[in-house]
Amino acid sequence: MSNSESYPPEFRPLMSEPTEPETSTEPGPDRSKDIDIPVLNLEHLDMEKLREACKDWGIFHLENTGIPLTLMSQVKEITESVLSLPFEEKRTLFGVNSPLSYYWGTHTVSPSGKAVTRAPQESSGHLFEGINIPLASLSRLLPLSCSDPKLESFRVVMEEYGKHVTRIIVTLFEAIIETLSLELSGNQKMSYLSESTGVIRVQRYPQCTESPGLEAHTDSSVISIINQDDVGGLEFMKDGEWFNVKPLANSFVIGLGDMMQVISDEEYKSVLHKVGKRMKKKERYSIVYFVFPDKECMFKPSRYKPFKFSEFEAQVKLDVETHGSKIGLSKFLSNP
Ligand SMILES: O=C(O)CCC(=O)C(=O)O
Ligand SMILES: [Fe+2]
Repeated sequence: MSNSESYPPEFRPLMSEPTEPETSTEPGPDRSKDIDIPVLNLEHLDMEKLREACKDWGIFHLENTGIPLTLMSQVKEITESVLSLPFEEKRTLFGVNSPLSYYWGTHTVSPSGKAVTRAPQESSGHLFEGINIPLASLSRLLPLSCSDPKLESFRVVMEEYGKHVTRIIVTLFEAIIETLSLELSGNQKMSYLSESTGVIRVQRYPQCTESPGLEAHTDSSVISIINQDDVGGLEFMKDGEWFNVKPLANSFVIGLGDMMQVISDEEYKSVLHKVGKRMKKKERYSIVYFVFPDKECMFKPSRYKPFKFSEFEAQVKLDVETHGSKIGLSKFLSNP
């Protein structure tokens, strides 16, 4: 099977010729947009640096997270192997009978994995695909994975990875709350970081330096923890300009989501980001963990009407279905 057959049929005409030699000297994104984002060390968190990273950037690297390097290699290996399966096989494996879901291009999914059909957009040609893995549903993969060693290995590795990222997020969230001097009860913390709604998404972007990957958006999460490979391509907006997040080995990219914006009453903002042109003519993989609040979690930020997280989610879904993309928090402003 040629590699292109593992991609959705509509991507294939837009993908680079497989015969083209792979070079790392292809013109990539505008190099002038490179910038060094803050690098935080989870073992020795510098609280002032963390406060600045959240306040001025909304995005930063996190290193020294205690995740074993062997687990990181396993995650990378199994992700690549599962996403390289033929397109039709991925559709079948992660279709209606699976607790996981496969999505691509203009098809998207809600955190719980329900398919959301986008309204047609002006700019199509965003080439990416992924598998949505709600942590709470991973164990339901068991009956399917028993007969398939690849799926079983995917389940085991993702479960282990999920435990580590959950630990990292809890430590990081508690520190961020401290930088805000917020006093939260244990129950409140739990409802902001609901483990039952944590989602891992493994994503692949075809070898293609011309087409953009993922459109500009903010995440609806509290915090997102992105593991991007060395191909690069992740960009974020700061003071009205787009900058590249240069890959940094053995670290994660942490992005603040919309719910952190409301938890902090806008002291911190969610970061606008996208996947643009890649630096290397290579497939790009990313593994993203999103931590969402409990559905019933209520928010009452100063500039917005009070809302439950489930209402926010429903609004995002409606906007994607009717306008083609997410509108987000501005829909909840008390004085739009
Ligand atoms: O692939 C990436 O690096 C980022 C993906 C992302 O922003 C998302 O899935 O929300
Ligand atoms: Fe994102």
